[in-house]
Amino acid sequence: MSLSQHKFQQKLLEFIEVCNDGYAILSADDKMLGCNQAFAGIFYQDQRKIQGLSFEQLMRLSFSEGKGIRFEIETIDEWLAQVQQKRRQNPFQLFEVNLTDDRWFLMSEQILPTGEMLIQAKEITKQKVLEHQLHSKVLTLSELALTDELTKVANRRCFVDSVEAELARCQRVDKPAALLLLDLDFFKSVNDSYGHQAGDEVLKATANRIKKALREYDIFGRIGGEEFAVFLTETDLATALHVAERIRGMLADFPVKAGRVELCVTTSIGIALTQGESNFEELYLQADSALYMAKRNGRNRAELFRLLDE
Ligand SMILES: Nc1nc2c(ncn2[C@@H]2O[C@H](COP(=O)(O)OP(=O)(O)OP(=O)(O)O)[C@@H](O)[C@H]2O)c(=O)[nH]1
Repeated sequence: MSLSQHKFQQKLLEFIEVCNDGYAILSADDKMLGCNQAFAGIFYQDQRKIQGLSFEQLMRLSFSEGKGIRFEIETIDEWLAQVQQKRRQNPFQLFEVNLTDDRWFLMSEQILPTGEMLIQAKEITKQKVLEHQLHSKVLTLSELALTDELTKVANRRCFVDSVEAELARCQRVDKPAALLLLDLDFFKSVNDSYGHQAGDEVLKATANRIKKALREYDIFGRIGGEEFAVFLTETDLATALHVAERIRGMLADFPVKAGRVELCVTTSIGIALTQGESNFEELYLQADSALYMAKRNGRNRAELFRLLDE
């Protein structure tokens, strides 16, 4: 059995009156001609109370009572000025609205050639919550991809990417910078004597200590098992030597706690200073060769890479 067109329209109205989606019709001069209770419910109002209100009056009511749209702006005049610029620009518009009670609605505005507007509002709170959870998961994953799991400082990849960008900037503004490679001394014996877990504690404590010795804008990371690296941005030779000595002294002079034992773990440091257009790979090789010298010359010391003719 099919319905006559008239009956169908009547049924449609019955459904609209009881459904969860909000419907409203505005006149060409933006006055509320009518709406269902679901639409009025967005503003915590009775549908009869908002009948005849203009769009602007409804928004002012919502703002003053703090019910309905989450405006996130100081004054309603400011909000209305922004919105009126965009309203009625296209025969069809779709946008998302966040409410003060944390619900989300997907709203559509359909304008007839007569200027009358049908607003349809569909609740999408569940989808928005899922979207938010997904977004946080993506953020956590990208953080995990950039952070060393044990020490929570930048991992090698993150360190190298950050340094490459900062090195290019230092070169653009013609400022020197220094790369420090740090390798803990005889770390194998820590693991062998006290266990891998104690070794892990030493690595964590060491990372914390080095971080505290640096400026906020220096770049620090764990680039290997017991190897750390520091990029001192806009730093000259004297400062680089001073910072390296400070880190070395801090580690050598103060034992770190590893479970129930306190261990004094020293570090050897290789330093390379940027020269002209040196790229990261060159800088790294130079710091690495200085580190090799520091190990060879007795450990617990910092060595500066120097070209043979220097
Ligand atoms: N506990 C722990 N140990 C690590 C980790 N990564 C690397 N190591 C250990 O670090 C030690 C490095 O040893 P070596 O490369 O021989 O160097 P070293 O004993 O520090 O000696 P030098 O560098 O020559 O002073 C090895 O025993 C690795 O197992 C880690 O994440 N945790």
